[in-house]
Amino acid sequence: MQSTLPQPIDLMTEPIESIEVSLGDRSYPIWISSGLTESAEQPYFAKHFQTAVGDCTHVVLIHDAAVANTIASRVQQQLEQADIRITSISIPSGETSKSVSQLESIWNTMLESGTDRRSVVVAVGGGVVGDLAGFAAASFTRGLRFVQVPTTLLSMVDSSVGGKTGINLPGGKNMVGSFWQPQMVWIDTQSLSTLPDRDFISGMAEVIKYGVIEDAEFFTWLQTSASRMIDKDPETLRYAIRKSCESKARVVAEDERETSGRRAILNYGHTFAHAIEATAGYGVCLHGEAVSIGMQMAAHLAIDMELCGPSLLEEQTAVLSAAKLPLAWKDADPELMLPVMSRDKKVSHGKLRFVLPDKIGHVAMVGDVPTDKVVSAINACREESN
Ligand SMILES: O=C(O)C(=O)C[C@@H](O)[C@H](O)[C@H](O)COP(=O)(O)O
Repeated sequence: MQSTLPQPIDLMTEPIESIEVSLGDRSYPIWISSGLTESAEQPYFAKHFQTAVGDCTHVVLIHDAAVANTIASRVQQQLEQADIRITSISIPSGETSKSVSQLESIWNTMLESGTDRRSVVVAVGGGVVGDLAGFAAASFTRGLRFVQVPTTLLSMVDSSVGGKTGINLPGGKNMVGSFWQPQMVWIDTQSLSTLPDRDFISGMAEVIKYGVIEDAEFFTWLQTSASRMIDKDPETLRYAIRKSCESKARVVAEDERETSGRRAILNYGHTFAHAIEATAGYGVCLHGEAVSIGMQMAAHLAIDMELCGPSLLEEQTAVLSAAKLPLAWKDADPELMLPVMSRDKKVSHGKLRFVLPDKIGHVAMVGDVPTDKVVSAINACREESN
């Protein structure tokens, strides 16, 4: 059945679109393009960069080693042509790079290369590089301007937007960091053509999350379009990226620093997911894979708490499966996960709180969840994988 919902735009007539993240004097644009970073003759990136940051003569270009010879070198070329001096820092791919030692090494390179308060940090890569570089920008000399160039689906639709930056500790994901908004986000969907399938699919979890937490219409569209996304159909991808960024921008604009509780809805599935990632060992289960499993655990918990009926889990399962995401983790162990979950950033007065759905398109923060129900939810998604 074809969806009757808004159709993707025509990429020929609309090569670049923008979405604003409205945060008063910290507002910034998210540019979404397809293939516009390629050309040295038409320096679209450099032009948008200069409009966003104004005067700049030095950039610290922090990039994932995997994109060193592709989009990172195009970005560097365009900035050099604009007479900007570049200090290039390559980061090994993978979650283990979001560490204190990697951050310290970046700080030292910044110091040695004459980075000062007029310098701008440009992050080119996925969520790991964006979070790490963003925190380096937030902390070096107490704050440098910062631009995000996300190259993975997950970073395009989630981590590059909203200003959460930070690193992991062995006992907890994203435990040290700060809110530090970028000056602009530059998305070029062309990077997705070389992204390994596993990483691409991992990003689908955060896309589907928006449908469950606050956009039922988008969820309906995903029910018929998730498989076209997996095939990387360009128009379908652009549409899903735009809808996801609009969702994220909306929520962040309402609650930039997660103080009112509104922003916490973006953490749907993440209390379980972060515990899976930490107990499995960072990088063993990719973030989006853990979010998919965490969303399943959260849906089981919501049913057990009588917040919703089983049909929500069935619908969520169908879309996650169409996106080829994992639904369970064979090593999920409540005994190991619960201590990690007790350090979750949503814990209030020592009590765990969960973001749980009551219907597709709506979630709420729920406290006072009995531990035995949390254990059952974890076990439900372990048993399913046996
Ligand atoms: O931006 C947010 O807010 C989110 O919660 C989005 C999450 O998908 C993202 O993984 C985030 O980095 C998790 O943040 P944390 O505060 O739970 O560490």
